[in-house]
Amino acid sequence: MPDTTIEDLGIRKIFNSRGEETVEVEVYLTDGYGRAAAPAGASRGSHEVVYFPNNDVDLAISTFEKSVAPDLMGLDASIQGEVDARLEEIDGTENFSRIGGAVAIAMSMATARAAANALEIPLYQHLGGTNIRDLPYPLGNVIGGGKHSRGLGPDIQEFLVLPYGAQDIYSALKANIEVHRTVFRELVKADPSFTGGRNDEGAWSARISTGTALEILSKAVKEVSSKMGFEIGIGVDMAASTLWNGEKYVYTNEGVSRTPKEQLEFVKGLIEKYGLVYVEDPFYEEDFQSFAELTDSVGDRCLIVGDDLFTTNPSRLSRGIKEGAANAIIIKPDQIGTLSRAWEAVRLAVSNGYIPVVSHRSGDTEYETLAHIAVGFGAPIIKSGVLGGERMAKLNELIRIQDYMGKVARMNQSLPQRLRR
Ligand SMILES: O=C(O)[C@@H](CO)OP(=O)(O)O
Ligand SMILES: [Mg+2]
Repeated sequence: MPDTTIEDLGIRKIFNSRGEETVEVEVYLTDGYGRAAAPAGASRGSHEVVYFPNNDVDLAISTFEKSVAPDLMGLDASIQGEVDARLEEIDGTENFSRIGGAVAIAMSMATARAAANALEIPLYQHLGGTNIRDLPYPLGNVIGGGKHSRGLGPDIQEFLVLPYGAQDIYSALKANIEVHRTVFRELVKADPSFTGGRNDEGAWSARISTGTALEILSKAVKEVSSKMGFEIGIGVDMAASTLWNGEKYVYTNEGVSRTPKEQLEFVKGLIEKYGLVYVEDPFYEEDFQSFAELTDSVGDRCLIVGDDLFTTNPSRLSRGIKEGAANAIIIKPDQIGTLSRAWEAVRLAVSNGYIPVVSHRSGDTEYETLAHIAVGFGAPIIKSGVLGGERMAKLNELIRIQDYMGKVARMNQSLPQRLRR
């Protein structure tokens, strides 16, 4: 057996896909090595862990070198829970505000990577076991708006595609890319000033309304779906905390404001009119009540997904489950700081019939780690864009994982089962 004792640790400052500073951690084992880096969000939930103490990357790095790393030496990297628990202990706060959540998640992921390398198994297998054979459906951002487009595009942050009828990962990815391409052709017609610009996540950035975005996306999906021969659904991430002003949801582009009641009717109307199968954060991050009302009325035909609402936090998810607030949860390991906590959220979600959606951040890294996390955690959906180097790193890794699995590989059937009901 290889020796997976942590012998040495390193940390450095690198840049994420948005050009922001982030941290990369290196883990040296007696018989192995692993490395990982932390992504960052633009529309962050207020219950996420603190990225860097005092917002200071350099302070996070010196804290790691002085008071985190020495305490981790000698631990066994193959026992993920122990390393993660030690990180929490060293930090001593609820939200990693002392050592920084970005450092914690980079350390946590690098540990898993190092152990998998030492054991000579793929990371997804180290995380999920040898019986893993299900691949997640890729959920991709096609048209961007909201905070991701400086408020100049549609008010809704993301218009998404989900090819839930695909039989293999390659066709699923191909479908998303075809939809992205088809939408480009339509945007050129709809917005004469459209330059072909894309936002941080590779989604098209055009000055169009929410209605136009949904019309264009629906049309493109219909076309690609009949060409590819399987079902493709559409959805949105409303990131409604960014629309909420304390009283109403403000749609700047549309020039209207909506009360929570009006917001509920508006979202229901969109689900009805466009047959949306996925709606993320339709209300601001404290409004469990409206989430519950929406889930109650359309949860049988649409995934109602909490991102800022839950922030991958098991105790916020527990509350959501009690109140019937959603039927799916975004899992962003960086929101909660360790793989163990993210895994706890996944288990809680699955045992209560919630679909876990493993997700990237708008400022991501060139690492492919997220693909292994999604597969290892058995998530039916991975949200990682459609195009862009840092997105492709994860999506292409799914193709490799499918190849590695060989004949037993299959798409996670719990998703189409749920959506075809
Ligand atoms: O809101 C979201 O779901 C994400 C990713 O798409 O955006 P950000 O990383 O900016 O929080
Ligand atoms: Mg979101």
